[in-house]
Amino acid sequence: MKIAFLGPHASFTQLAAAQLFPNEELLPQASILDCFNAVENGEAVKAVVPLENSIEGTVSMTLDYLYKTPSIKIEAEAVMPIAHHLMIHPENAIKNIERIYSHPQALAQSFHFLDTHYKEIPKQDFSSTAAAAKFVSENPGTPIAAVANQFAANLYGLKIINRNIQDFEQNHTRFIIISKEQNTYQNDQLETLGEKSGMLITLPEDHPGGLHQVLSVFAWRKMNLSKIESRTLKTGLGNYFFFINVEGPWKEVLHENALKELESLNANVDFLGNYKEFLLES
Ligand SMILES: O=C(O)C(=O)C[C@]1(C(=O)O)C=C[C@@H](O)C=C1
Repeated sequence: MKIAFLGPHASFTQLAAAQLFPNEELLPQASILDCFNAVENGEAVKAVVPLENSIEGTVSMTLDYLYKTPSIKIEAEAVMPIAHHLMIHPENAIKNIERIYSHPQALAQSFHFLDTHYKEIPKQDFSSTAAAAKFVSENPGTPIAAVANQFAANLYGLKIINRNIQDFEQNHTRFIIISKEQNTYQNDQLETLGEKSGMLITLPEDHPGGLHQVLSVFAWRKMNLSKIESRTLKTGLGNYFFFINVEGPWKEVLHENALKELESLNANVDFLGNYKEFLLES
């Protein structure tokens, strides 16, 4: 089975995908959009993409493509500890770094460190931390650095000059397995953190109490929400869709009635699945 992931090799997403699918063929992709496309056009059966980080928040591209591609559902979530290191080509001097490359999430998670120690040095977004590390390794004569993980330093032969530069000790990223199937991913080898349902909700029209009405569907049934995120619909300022997680295992009558009530409120619901959350190693 082919599993797409945000590459190249040694990205954080690959570290997650390798633990979730140790015996499957992993297909590196250049972007999160390419991961969704690979699943959509059948090139891969599933993909692993980042959804949310505990320091920097939601990976908005993932939310946007979940919304734009209703055929794609969530099969599982996996949480992985994240440690960032600053690395250079071993032939280069530490002193004269002229540019620092990384994924925008990694640069944001290390913002205060980089701002304190490398304030004047321009930071530049790259498609992933591993792509930035690979670029540094391919340009030995250029005074550049990358923020990436230990595996990227090893794989691309880079020298770590600052370790654990993330701004908060607790740094975790939540990844999701996406697919067009509604199979729920199972893995007895990994620790299970819990179970949840995920859905994307668009309110019928902008009216007072619209969101309150939607949330009351869950509230009076005592269904606990573990995440609610609003994201622009891109149809004009003030228009949003909501990503909602309901905590706990699927309970047929409770969940189905809640979904029916949402429908009767004319809310548009794209049910993403009922799935487990696993814990991964860094
Ligand atoms: O750039 C990578 O290595 C990724 O896998 C992406 C990503 C993300 O988008 O959040 C994954 C984990 C870290 O939070 C930083 C970057």
